[in-house]
Amino acid sequence: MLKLDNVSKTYKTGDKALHNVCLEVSAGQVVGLIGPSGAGKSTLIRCINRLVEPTQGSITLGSTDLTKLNRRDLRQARRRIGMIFQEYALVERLTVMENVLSGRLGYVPTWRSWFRKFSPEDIALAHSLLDNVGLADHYNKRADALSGGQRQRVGIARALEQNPELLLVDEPTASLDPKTSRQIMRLIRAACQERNLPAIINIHDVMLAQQFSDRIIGLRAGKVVFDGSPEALSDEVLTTIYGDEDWTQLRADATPTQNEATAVLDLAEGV
Ligand SMILES: Nc1ncnc2c1ncn2[C@@H]1O[C@H](COP(=O)(O)OP(=O)(O)OP(=O)(O)O)[C@@H](O)[C@H]1O
Repeated sequence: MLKLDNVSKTYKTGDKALHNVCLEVSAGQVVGLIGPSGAGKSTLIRCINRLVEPTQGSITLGSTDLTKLNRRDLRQARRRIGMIFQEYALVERLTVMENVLSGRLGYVPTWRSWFRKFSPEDIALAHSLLDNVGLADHYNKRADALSGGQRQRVGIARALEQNPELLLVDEPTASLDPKTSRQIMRLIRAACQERNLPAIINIHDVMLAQQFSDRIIGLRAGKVVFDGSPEALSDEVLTTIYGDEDWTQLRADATPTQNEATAVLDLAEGV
């Protein structure tokens, strides 16, 4: 379980990005983190793995208070946290398989990681994860030969190769077309359900968040202003989080017809 207790962050510039955030995420729960630009979503995700240092509060994963760890112990703890990024963060010149195996680097001794020597178990796991994300036949391709959707699938497999206790996902679909976005969200959700893995997904697209999350947390100006089920995300609640918008129209715009979805997919595949 992940627990944030009274977490605040003020940047050196004086920007108060988070104010006394308290929340718990239980095993297997997929949390969609939504809110307007500048609400503090990335800061919250980055405070959890301490890419950003929180100014105040505690963040506990299992029985470990992540905020109290020294550099060496933090490196160990980060193995337990899988990250999936908007821009995939793959090593372009390496193969798909090598990128997935890099998820194990935190586990292998330094000399083995220099020579990229992985155990047969690590390699078997990578093959099975690539199979799960639909890339079994692409394991030997270079990462730079893949489409955006395929890259994100590699990103998911790499995070799962870590065998993490928590997934942190930062705008996983921001660079993808609507149909691929749904496929990626479906994969992340299935991976969490199969492994009873909790996840926090920073996501701009409210409708996608609603469709694929068990729970929604709404941030506004660094404060949690909504924490509830996707079904409870009414127009009133959305207005509290984002301010005034025509939510009925936005929902209609966000649901592409089958033809639109097919056209987008065709475009993406160069048909
Ligand atoms: N490195 C930084 N230094 C100073 N201020 C920062 C830094 N990173 C973020 N901020 C500020 O903290 C606040 C929250 O930013 P954050 O990026 O966490 O929001 P966000 O909800 O992820 O936004 P977006 O959806 O646009 O990515 C903003 O006011 C932002 O300007």
